[in-house]
Amino acid sequence: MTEVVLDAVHVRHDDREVLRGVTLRLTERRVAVIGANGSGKSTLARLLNGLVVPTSGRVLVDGLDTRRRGREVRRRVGFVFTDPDAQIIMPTVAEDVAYSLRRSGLSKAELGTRVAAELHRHGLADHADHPAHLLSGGQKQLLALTSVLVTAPRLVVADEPTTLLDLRNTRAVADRLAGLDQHVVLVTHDLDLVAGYDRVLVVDGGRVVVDDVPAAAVPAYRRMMA
Ligand SMILES: Nc1ncnc2c1ncn2[C@@H]1O[C@H](COP(=O)(O)OP(=O)(O)OP(=O)(O)O)[C@@H](O)[C@H]1O
Repeated sequence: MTEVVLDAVHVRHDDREVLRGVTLRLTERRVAVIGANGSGKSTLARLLNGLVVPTSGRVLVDGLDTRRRGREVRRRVGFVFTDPDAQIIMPTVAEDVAYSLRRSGLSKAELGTRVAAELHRHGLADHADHPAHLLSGGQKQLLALTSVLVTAPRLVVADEPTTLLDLRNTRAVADRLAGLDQHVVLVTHDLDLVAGYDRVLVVDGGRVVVDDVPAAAVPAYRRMMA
């Protein structure tokens, strides 16, 4: 089990308080975060792997404080961004996945085996030597996810990973996330995606205002937005 604790977290950017006192303990395998534009969802997501550190309060991942143990936290928490182009670094698909393992200490042969297995698992084996920039948007997002998963994180945080995708690719990425063994925290505006989740957090004005199962949280959010 992976445990994420947010303890009285405030995040300030310049004079703006973006998160205003968030206290949470997340242990469920599937947690979704929904809320209006600018409510603080991305900031909340970025706290979980130490991309953002609290202005006050603290965030602990399996007891590791993101402020002091950022590197260890990032080894446990993988992050998938909205735009895969921001995440894909290397020229070919296989090289990009291998790049994630550059500090793993694996031999070249072990690395090749691991990359091939991960590409196969995510339906990208036929594209191993293709230029990454020629993939479709959906394939790029699957590649970004693969490059995160190959490092075997315990938790995958995905910040609106389907926003740029068409319906079919949205489904493909959502299904892939749904099928993971890992814990997932998904930030999304697509309310259909959260149906099978264990817990939904609704963020509004920098606070978590609803924390419930989808069947209760989604209607509450719709009423807030009406
Ligand atoms: N690094 C930063 N510097 C200044 N302001 C920031 C920074 N990051 C976020 N903000 C501000 O904090 C607020 C919350 O941003 P955040 O990206 O967390 O919201 P969000 O709920 O993810 O929004 P969206 O649904 O539009 O992606 C916004 O008003 C944003 O402009």
